[in-house]
Amino acid sequence: MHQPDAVLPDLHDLVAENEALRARIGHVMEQAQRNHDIMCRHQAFDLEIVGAANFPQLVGTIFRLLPVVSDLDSVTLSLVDTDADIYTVMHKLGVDFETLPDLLFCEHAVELGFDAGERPRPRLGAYDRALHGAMFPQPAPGLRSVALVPLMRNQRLIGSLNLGSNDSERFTPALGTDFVEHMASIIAICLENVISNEMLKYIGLTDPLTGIYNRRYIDRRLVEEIARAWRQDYQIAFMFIDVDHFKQVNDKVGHQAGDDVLREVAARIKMELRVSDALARFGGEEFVVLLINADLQAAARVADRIRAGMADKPFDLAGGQYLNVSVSIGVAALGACARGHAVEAVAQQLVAAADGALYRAKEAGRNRVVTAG
Ligand SMILES: Nc1nc2c(ncn2[C@@H]2O[C@H](COP(=O)(O)OP(=O)(O)OP(=O)(O)O)[C@@H](O)[C@H]2O)c(=O)[nH]1
Repeated sequence: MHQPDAVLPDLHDLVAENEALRARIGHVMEQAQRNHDIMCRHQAFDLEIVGAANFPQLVGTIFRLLPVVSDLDSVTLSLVDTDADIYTVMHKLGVDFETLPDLLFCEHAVELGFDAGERPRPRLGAYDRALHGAMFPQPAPGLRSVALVPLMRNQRLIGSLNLGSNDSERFTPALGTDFVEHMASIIAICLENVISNEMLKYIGLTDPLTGIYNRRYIDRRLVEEIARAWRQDYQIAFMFIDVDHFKQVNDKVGHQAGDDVLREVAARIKMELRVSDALARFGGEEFVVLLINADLQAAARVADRIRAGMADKPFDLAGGQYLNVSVSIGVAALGACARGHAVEAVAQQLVAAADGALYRAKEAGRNRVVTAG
C-alpha cells in the first residue's frame, strides 16, 4: 500500500538533515576533544606545582607554565607579606627576585582590592591601567581583560593570582569563576606549603637530633592554637613526656646510644599522634605534645598509649642490645585555664599545669600518666 505523498519525507531533506546532524556531531566531538586536552594540560600543571620542592621552583613553574596551559598573555602573583617576613626569609635563603619580576608583595591584604568578607570573589573585567597597573607592572602589549583571583588559606587572604589576556572577551564580569577559583585554591595550598617549609628551614624550628620541632616552635604554635581553639570553640591539651632515669640510660649504653633512644622515643610518640598534633623536644630527655581537638580524658588516653608504647616493647639498640625504657607523662587541658586572659599567659599556665602533673607522675613512681586538675 502506498503512503500519501504529503507524509513521505523528501529524500533530499533527509540527506540534508543527516549532513547537518553529522556536522553538529563533528563539532561536539571536536569541542569534547578540546576540553579533554585542556583538562589534561591542567592536570599536568597541578602535578608540576604540587611537586615543586621550594618557593622559587613553585613560583617559577607557575609563571612558566600557566600562560601556556591556560593560553594567557600575562600572569602575575601578589603575596600578602606583613612585616616582609616572606621576602626577607626567601632573600636570605638565596632567592633572586630579579629573576621573578612578576612576583609582587604587598604589606596588607586590603591592598589587593577584594571585597572584605569571609569569601572574597574574583574580579573579572576589562583591563584598566589605573585600576590594575599595580598588579601588572609589566603588562603584555595589548592586554585587554583580566581576572584577579583571591588566594585563600584557612579563610585568610594570602594573595592574588592575576591573569591577563589580550582577548577582551576572555574575562568578563558575567563569566563563571569556578574553574579559576579551583586553580587558585591549588596554587594557594602549594604556596602556603612551600612558604611554611622554607620558613621552618630558615628559622630553625626543628630539633637536629630527632628531626621533630623544637621548643621555639611549640612556644609559638601554642599561642596560635590557643587563640584558634577559643575562636572556634574546641579543646586542646598539652603533655609533658619525660624519659625515666635517662641519666642511667646514658650511663649504661653510652651517650651515642642514648641519642638513639631519644630518636626512638620521638618516633614512638609520633606514631600515636594525629597529623594535626604537634610534637617537640623541649630539651634534654623531655618532649611535649600539643593535641588539637582533644579534652583531658582524650589526651590522657593518648598519653597512656604513648606510655605503653615505650614500656611494652624494649628498645632495640645498635649492637644487638635491648633496653627497657619508660616515660612519665603529665597532661593538662585548656579547659582548666581561664578564658579572657592574655594568650601568652594562658599558654604558660597550660605548660605549667602539665609540668606539675609530670612532677607528680615522677613522684608517684614513674612509668605513669597523671592529669592536671
Ligand atoms: N644522650 C643524650 N643525653 C642527654 C641529652 N640531653 C640530656 N641528656 C641527659 O639526660 C639526663 C637527664 O637526667 P635527669 O634530668 O637527672 O633525669 P633522669 O635521669 O631522666 O631521671 P628522672 O627524670 O627523674 O626519671 C642527663 O644525664 C643528661 O645528660 C641528649 O641530647 N642526648
